[in-house]
Amino acid sequence: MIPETPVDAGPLGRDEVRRRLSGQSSAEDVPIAASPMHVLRFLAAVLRARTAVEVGTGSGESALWLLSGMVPDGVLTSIDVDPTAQRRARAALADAGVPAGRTRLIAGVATEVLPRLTEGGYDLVSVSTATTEHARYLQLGVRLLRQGGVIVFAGVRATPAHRDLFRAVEEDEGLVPIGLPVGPGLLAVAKTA
Ligand SMILES: C[S@@+](CC[C@H](N)C(=O)[O-])C[C@H]1O[C@@H](n2cnc3c(N)ncnc32)[C@H](O)[C@@H]1O
Repeated sequence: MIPETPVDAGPLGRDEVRRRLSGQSSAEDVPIAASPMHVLRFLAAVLRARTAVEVGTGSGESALWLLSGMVPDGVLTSIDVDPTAQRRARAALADAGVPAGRTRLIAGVATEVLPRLTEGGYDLVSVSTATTEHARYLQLGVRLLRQGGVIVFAGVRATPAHRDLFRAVEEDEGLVPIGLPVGPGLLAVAKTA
């Protein structure tokens, strides 16, 4: 089972919209607080993502959100070093009704798998592993993006722990970043050149 938020629930999921518009929610005046999952779905949708890469399959929850924003026949490549987690995620995605052909789950270490993927072949890359190698993931992920594609990091804030990542983004004039204060922090970076 995918444990967390169903795609239709939560801030500005379809259920939430229905509740607010029908007056059943008392939270009309509260600013909308999107979750990282909503941001992933939004980015996949706005990019009309046909191909995406995820680092850190985990439970499959973020995979489900990414797939829900991608075009209907879009394919998500999701990498996780833990084959047990991936087996569970595969089952969870099947339970959620995701056709097998929409995911390519690869068990492996991301820094070894990413260089084998097609350069410029992806619309979106999502990194959700707790790592000290964000700057390396930026380099490997940006290589995979088409022009106009986006790489997004979960759990990233402007702290010394992420100094190398922010420096690498700043040094590349072809990248346009935005930090988003959702969940534990997101950094999205567009590849413009
Ligand atoms: C926070 S969880 C991901 C959560 C996931 N996005 C979800 O929605 O459930 C991080 C995942 O990254 C995986 N991971 C950690 N280091 C990795 C690496 N070097 N390469 C690939 N996967 C890695 C872990 O096994 C774990 O499943």
